[in-house]
Amino acid sequence: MLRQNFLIILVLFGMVLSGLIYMNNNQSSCKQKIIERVHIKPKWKLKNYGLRSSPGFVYQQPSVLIGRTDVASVTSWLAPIVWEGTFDATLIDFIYKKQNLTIATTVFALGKYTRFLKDFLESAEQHYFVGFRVHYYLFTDQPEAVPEVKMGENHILTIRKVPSLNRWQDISMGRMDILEKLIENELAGEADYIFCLDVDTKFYGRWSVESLGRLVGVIHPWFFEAPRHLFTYERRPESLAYISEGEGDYYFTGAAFGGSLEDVLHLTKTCREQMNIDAANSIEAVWHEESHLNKYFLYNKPSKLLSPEYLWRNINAGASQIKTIRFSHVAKNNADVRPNP
Ligand SMILES: CC(=O)N[C@H]1[C@@H](OP(=O)(O)OP(=O)(O)OC[C@H]2O[C@@H](n3ccc(=O)[nH]c3=O)[C@H](O)[C@@H]2O)O[C@H](CO)[C@H](O)[C@@H]1O
Ligand SMILES: [Mn+2]
Repeated sequence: MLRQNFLIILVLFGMVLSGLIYMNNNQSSCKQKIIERVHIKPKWKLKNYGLRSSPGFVYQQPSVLIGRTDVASVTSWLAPIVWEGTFDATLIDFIYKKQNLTIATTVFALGKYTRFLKDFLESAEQHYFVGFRVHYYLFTDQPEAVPEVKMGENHILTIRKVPSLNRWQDISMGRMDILEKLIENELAGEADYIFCLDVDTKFYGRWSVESLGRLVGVIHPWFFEAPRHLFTYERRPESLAYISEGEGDYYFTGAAFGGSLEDVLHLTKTCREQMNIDAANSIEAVWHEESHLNKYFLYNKPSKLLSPEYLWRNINAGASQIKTIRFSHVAKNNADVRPNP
């Protein structure tokens, strides 16, 4: 009898104990889930350094009253539009120097476009993020044709071989896929921001930390004065790049864009997916990835816009609003350099 009671007590005790252990395990797995959600962020997340200055650092007093009056320097969603005269280079350099940033920069030179590399790289070394860390990723089908260009301090160049393609449109659009993979597989912890630039271009003036932002678009040099219905958006509803006549903010160039790794990853992934769906439906947007980029920027507003100073059409062309040309397309004969019409 006594033994029986003892056994019953023992069994009951065991049940209570295993119940307690179960609850405890369950609680700790709940806790773990919550911790994961809070602390494990995407590995490309932009670090938030704040815009810090220091006591005793002297620069010109910014004005509440004086600024550019001939151009808009802010969008209707309150993103800055960067023009000469809207920032203080001394101050902004000082702020960003503290952040120890790396700017990944991609450029593609396939087929005859390798001829643009010398001017592009040499002029970039004079004007592009001078004094900041830059890592160029150059994609080419002919690594042997890449000219020797002396890199400035903390600027490095990595050359990647990619297969050549028969259509210039495929080369241009294919950049989105390559950029997506580069960011996803290689740039986490390696860079803070990325810019993606056309190679048939040259730098003539400063392009530096004033251009940094979460998501950055450059206003196309041919359309900054045009009403939205004249923008060369894709107008066929069959394409995923379609934008109706009554919509649109600005017309952005496909020749330069950038931002944080996270935002540019999302941009490139979205454009790549949309282009694949278009291709499966046998349609190619009128201005290729530039059309998809414009669609993306319409519904994912850029946090900073660069004026056409950051991609001008031709160094010899002028416009009263353009006080300085920083980066410009070079004249090229498409029939001479492209693999197809
Ligand atoms: C001013 C502007 O907005 N330019 C855009 C425009 O024409 P573009 O005439 O500027 O296009 P493009 O001929 O410069 O091609 C775009 C880029 O693809 C690369 N490439 C192209 C062909 C080739 O054989 N080898 C090669 O490497 C190269 O990096 C070049 O800069 O439309 C293109 C897509 O329709 C892109 O959106 C361009 O950025
Ligand atoms: Mn170009």
